Amino acid sequence: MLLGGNETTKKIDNYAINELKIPSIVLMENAAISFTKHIGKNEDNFLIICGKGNNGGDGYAIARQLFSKEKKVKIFCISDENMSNNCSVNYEICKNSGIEIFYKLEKLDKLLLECDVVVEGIFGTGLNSEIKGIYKDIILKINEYSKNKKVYAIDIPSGINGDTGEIMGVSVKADVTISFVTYKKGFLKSDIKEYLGKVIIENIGLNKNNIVHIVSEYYLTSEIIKGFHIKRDENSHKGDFGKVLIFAGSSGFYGAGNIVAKSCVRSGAGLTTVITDKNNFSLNVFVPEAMSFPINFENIEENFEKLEKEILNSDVIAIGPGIGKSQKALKIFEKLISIEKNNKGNVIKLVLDADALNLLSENRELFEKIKSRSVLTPHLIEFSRLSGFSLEEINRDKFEIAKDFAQKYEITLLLKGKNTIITNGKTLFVNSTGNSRMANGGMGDCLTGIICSLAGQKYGLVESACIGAYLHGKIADKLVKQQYIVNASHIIENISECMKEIFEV
Ligand SMILES: NC(=O)C1=CN([C@@H]2O[C@H](COP(=O)(O)OP(=O)(O)OC[C@H]3O[C@@H](n4cnc5c(N)ncnc54)[C@H](OP(=O)(O)O)[C@@H]3O)[C@@H](O)[C@H]2O)[C@@H](O)CC1
Ligand SMILES: Nc1ncnc2c1ncn2[C@@H]1O[C@H](COP(=O)(O)OP(=O)(O)O)[C@@H](O)[C@H]1O
Ligand SMILES: [K+]
Repeated sequence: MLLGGNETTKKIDNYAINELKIPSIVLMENAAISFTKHIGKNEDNFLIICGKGNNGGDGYAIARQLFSKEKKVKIFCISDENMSNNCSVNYEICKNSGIEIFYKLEKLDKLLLECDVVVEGIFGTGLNSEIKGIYKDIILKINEYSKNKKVYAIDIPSGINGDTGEIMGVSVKADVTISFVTYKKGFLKSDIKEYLGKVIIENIGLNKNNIVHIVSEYYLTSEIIKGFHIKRDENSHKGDFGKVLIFAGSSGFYGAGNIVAKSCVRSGAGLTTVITDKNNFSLNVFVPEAMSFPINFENIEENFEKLEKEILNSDVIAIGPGIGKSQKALKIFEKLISIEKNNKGNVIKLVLDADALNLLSENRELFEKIKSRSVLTPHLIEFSRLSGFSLEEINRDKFEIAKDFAQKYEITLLLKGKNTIITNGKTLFVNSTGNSRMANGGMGDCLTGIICSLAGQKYGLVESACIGAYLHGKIADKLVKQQYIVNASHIIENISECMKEIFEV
């Protein structure tokens, strides 16, 4: 799903009108037809409330559409002065068609009381300042009377800023928001859910291929994820699904390594090997499918000859969870990223998380070794250390800072949290899945395991990160329907079932 703010909407609009030569009134008609498709068969007795811009124009066009389907329709016209051209055209048609139109604020209470469904087209992407006066009164009345009615918002609930999600003084509380072309950036704001209701994104007659060059940001949906799927060849063998080498876990944190390994195995990697202390036997118990590469931490260099062979034999190396920031951990990290290609001549992909990111922040010369082949998966604090921006700065301008960082260091960045971001510096995806019930230790390790597994199965870095984040959150979203808290172990046990659902159902 395309993601865009008000500016993007304007660009798409202009492109459709000026380059594709679609008259704007046709776009409005298409929007109205698409919108009306979502009106329930049994819904009748509508009050359409219209402003004077194109959002109001949509309202009048929707009123006509519903009227043509023999629905009972009344219109409340907020102002018939200074209407936009297309608004005026549709207003005139409504008038000429004999749809009842009301103008006086005193009438609004009765109209709201008597209708069953409200469709509001007061402001959309053109809202440009705090709402006051009569507009505020009308919106408050809609919210007051609509408790037992269904409220549809056209494009954006009137009062929500499409760019930021900010409430501009007051806003309609919709049950359903039917928005056009793009999922509005403002909808990502977590505390406006009760204003948006259910969000549906509709087409206005534009083929996606015609407009993708205008948009480089996407809201991750199951369709996008399905589009990334690589079918498993029936004649394939385990060597085809990636040799993944994992450096995770250390004394006191072996669980981290075990979680990464188990997630990796469950997500379908061909062969999984974990570099771990020679005295750690928990891996074999927790993940019998995984192999271990025992390391003598007392004398790091002693292991390097063998380790080099293991690196050359790998397709993907995941580094970080639970390794600590010791000199020994740094030495192994440096060794693991020192070889760029494996003995098949393929670039070895890297997935860097947790302490690998902290080590990277403190040893910035290592960025050179990881470029063009890495996914970095920081949470906000780790990203703050990596990028040098404060949390406030990142939160203020997350998309741009994330894109710039990915571009500068030539890496794929997955910035974790509510609405996880994935970007390679050019394209940016915002994850649509996940919830606060998964905010507990080990969750990120599990994500690392899924991503390195997918990278081993020949998915690109961006695709691995997108599928990983979506799948990880999707499992948690399903589980919270029946349980209160979701831990990494719960996710792990549901990976395979959810992969089937996403890819094959
Ligand atoms: N994208 C597409 O491809 C398509 C988009 N379409 C539709 O167009 C919509 C955008 O239309 P739009 O640009 O005309 O703006 P809109 O939201 O109607 O508001 C502008 C009006 O509100 C007024 N106004 C603003 N703030 C105010 C305030 N605080 N308090 C009071 N007044 C305020 C402003 O007045 P002004 O400031 O200019 O005096 C102006 O009159 C979009 O959301 C979608 O529904 C479809 O037709 C299909 C194709
Ligand atoms: N409120 C939330 N909404 C969506 N996802 C969340 C939320 N809180 C945490 N997560 C997800 O849980 C994971 C936590 O990762 P991380 O902070 O690295 O945990 P840990 O280091 O303990 O394993 C991330 O994938 C993050 O996106
Ligand atoms: K609206």
